[in-house]
Amino acid sequence: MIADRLFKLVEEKGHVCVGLDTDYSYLPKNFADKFESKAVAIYNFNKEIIDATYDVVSCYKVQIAYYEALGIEGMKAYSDTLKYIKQKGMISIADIKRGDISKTAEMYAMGHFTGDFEADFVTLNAYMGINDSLEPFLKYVKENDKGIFALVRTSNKGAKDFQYIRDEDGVPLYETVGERIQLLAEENVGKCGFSSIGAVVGATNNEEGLALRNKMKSVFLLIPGYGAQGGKAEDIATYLICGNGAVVNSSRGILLAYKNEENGEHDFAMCARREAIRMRDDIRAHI
Ligand SMILES: O=C(O)c1cc(=O)[nH]c(=O)n1[C@@H]1O[C@H](COP(=O)(O)O)[C@@H](O)[C@H]1O
Repeated sequence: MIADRLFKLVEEKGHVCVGLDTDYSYLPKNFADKFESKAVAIYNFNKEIIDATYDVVSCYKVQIAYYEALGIEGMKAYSDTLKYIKQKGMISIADIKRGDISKTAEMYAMGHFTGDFEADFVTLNAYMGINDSLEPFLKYVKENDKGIFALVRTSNKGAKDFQYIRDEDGVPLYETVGERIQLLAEENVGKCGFSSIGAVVGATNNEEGLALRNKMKSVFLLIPGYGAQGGKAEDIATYLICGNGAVVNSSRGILLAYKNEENGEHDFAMCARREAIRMRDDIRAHI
């Protein structure tokens, strides 16, 4: 089960998930200029980042928006990046945040769990309902060793707009979503005690973190918001169970680490590696 593989990788290499939100403007100019197109440069940048980090991180999250924005060539870079992650024996999370009626969701599931854009996990938005938005992906969880991360409480300030609306008993919407994800997760628990049905919970806004975790004990968490968005290792500790059960994403914090080092642009991949190790140890120190 993919949850067991992720659990083992977290145990061996730590909680860091490198976010490959690779904006062309992030590439050092001396590196970018070597390639014939933006998309080819981005793929080669990703390759260097993966080569420099795969022994100190547990997984990679590839944010599709950065590739879609470059059209067909960008999608080739996206596909090649996912294939390279697999070649390295690592786990990929396709950050696609899809959610639609079930017939359309079936096509999204096929599109992101098979073929050119095959990933190990996808991020999903359950707002259109569990049966519509999530169910078509669950067939792949059961039969093809895939996993999902459903948005529960996001890391951005705008999370307050809707996710914190309370019902008549005072329960915020995000907790209700979390409880539903827990029920699904319980049907797909691996040997490690966590499920391949996961949830996205932001590292910021975590004052209710413990209450939420207590309602989602079988759910593997994807925690964005560390680094550039201000999330701290002590916030993340709240979500760990016996030190595992979550991966923590940092995108800009790792990809742009070279900007914080003198002459870093000539050694951006090693700067990314140092930042990934620093982040890994920061999280471990707070367990
Ligand atoms: O699903 C996500 O990954 C996600 C959920 C969330 O609540 N907040 C959030 O920032 N993200 C993603 O996490 C990444 C954060 O990037 P950095 O802030 O640069 O580390 C981006 O790819 C976001 O799309």
